[in-house]
Amino acid sequence: MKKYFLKHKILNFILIILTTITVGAQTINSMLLIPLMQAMTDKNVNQFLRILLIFVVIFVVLVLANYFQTVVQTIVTQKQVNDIREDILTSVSNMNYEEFHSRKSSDYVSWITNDMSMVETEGFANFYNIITCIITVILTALALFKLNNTILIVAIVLGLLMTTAPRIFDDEMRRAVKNISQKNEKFTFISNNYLTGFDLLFHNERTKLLIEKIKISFTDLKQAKVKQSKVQASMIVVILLLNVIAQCSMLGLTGYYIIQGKLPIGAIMVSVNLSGVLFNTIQTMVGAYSRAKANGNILDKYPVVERDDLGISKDFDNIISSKNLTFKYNDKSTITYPSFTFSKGKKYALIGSSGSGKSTLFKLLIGDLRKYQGNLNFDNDSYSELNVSSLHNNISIVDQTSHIFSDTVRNNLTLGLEFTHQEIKEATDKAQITDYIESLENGYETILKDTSDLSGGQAQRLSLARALLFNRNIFLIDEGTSSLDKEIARKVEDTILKTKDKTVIMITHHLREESKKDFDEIIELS
Ligand SMILES: Nc1ncnc2c1ncn2[C@@H]1O[C@H](COP(=O)(O)OP(=O)(O)OP(=O)(O)O)[C@@H](O)[C@H]1O
Repeated sequence: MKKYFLKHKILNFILIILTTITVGAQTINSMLLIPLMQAMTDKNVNQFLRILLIFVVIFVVLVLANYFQTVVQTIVTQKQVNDIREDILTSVSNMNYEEFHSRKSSDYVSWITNDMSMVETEGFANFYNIITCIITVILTALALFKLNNTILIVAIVLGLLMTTAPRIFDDEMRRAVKNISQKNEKFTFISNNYLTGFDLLFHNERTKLLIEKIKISFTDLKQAKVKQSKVQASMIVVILLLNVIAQCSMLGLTGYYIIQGKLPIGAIMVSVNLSGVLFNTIQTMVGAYSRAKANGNILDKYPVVERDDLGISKDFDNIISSKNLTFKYNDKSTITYPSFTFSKGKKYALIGSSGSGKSTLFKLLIGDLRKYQGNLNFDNDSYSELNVSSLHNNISIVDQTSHIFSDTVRNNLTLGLEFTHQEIKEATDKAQITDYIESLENGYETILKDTSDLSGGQAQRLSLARALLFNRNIFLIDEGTSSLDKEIARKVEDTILKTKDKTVIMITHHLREESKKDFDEIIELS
């Protein structure tokens, strides 16, 4: 958290100044009670009105400072929370395929939503609460010092006792907060998983499963929150007890000095007021410190991932080849591949029964899976030594999942890169999707919601158009035309297979008899 606080040091400094003005105004008004009471005792109306006027002016300052303090605190908190979100997303965007998929994607959603609202309401809010408390304690202590030295010393001792005793709950609090974060992740995952399967449940008359499954995870979340609240409540009981003891001691001590004639009668009001403020503030501060600390630790769980630019970066010149290539998913049996060679500019069909390892080979070729055995070479370099970005820059892929972003058709095609309209249209022409796009209300600028806005075949043609637009040396296509009708599939495949200088590797279940002649080689996996 310190890093984010320092990044916005000017705004934070302004916030501290505004907090000091607010707290200072409150303390001065408390101190004004002594001359105010004295003026009343002396029946000095002019003096009374003068002090009352000062009281009102300071009160106006307090209200204004308080207003700006609230606004600045919101601005700086939002900036800091967004910085944390950006850092998390930077790490996520730097992850490789295996690292990203080692967690559920809903975990990432939970990090930047649930966790950030905890960091905002518990972490930063408590942190600023502590700053306000520290300023209050310092100014109140100064005021008490003005009243009487001994009273100040007693107040310091009691204050220290109040701040140290509740530390015994620190570890338990940290565990409770971590537990809430984990339960939040699980809740988001289960909700997402079952809600996205609504259609399946609906058509099987099983939508009740939504409640049954999701309820378990929000019941778990409730229990985690109750647990945290119990730890917090125990801590508050201890602090409250010490607070009562401290305020009674101050009352007794001030009363003793007044009886002794060492303090004026008005001092009792000031002492009660200031020690109330002091010890209540310490009570708030200790609770806030414990919660801020526990929430600050949430930040430790996010991995810091730097961009991996290691490995050889190159352009595809000649061949991809394999020898004795095998791959094993954790506890599954080993997938064994025949030796193969994909030469530049040639066209290959990869066929094989279900489960024979076609999609796994697709992931090996694009560099998603790195832990293979045997040889897999990109020209003369081993795949394991290659930089993944350079593979991405050489291979255009179309896989079985045609993800659609909630964005315009154009941005779904370009993924934010610059292409001329001519280039985009040529790609959509080749993928046989231009007519459909132009029939939409805003053509290429039409905003698609998600995959449900398109038919399976349309989504697939959009993916094909993107691959054609990106126009890399190799086309790697996994069942890329399976959702298209025969006529369109034939046209799209023809276009791809006729691109002379491109290497095409097409994984398919549906190799049509008449297409076989268009491939240089058909490789069968078993
Ligand atoms: N992520 C994974 N974790 C564990 N095992 C996996 C994973 N993905 C695939 N497998 C297993 O690896 C084997 C090959 O799967 P793969 O998806 O590569 O086959 P495929 O030939 O593409 O199948 P299909 O034609 O049905 O799509 C299968 O036994 C499958 O169960």
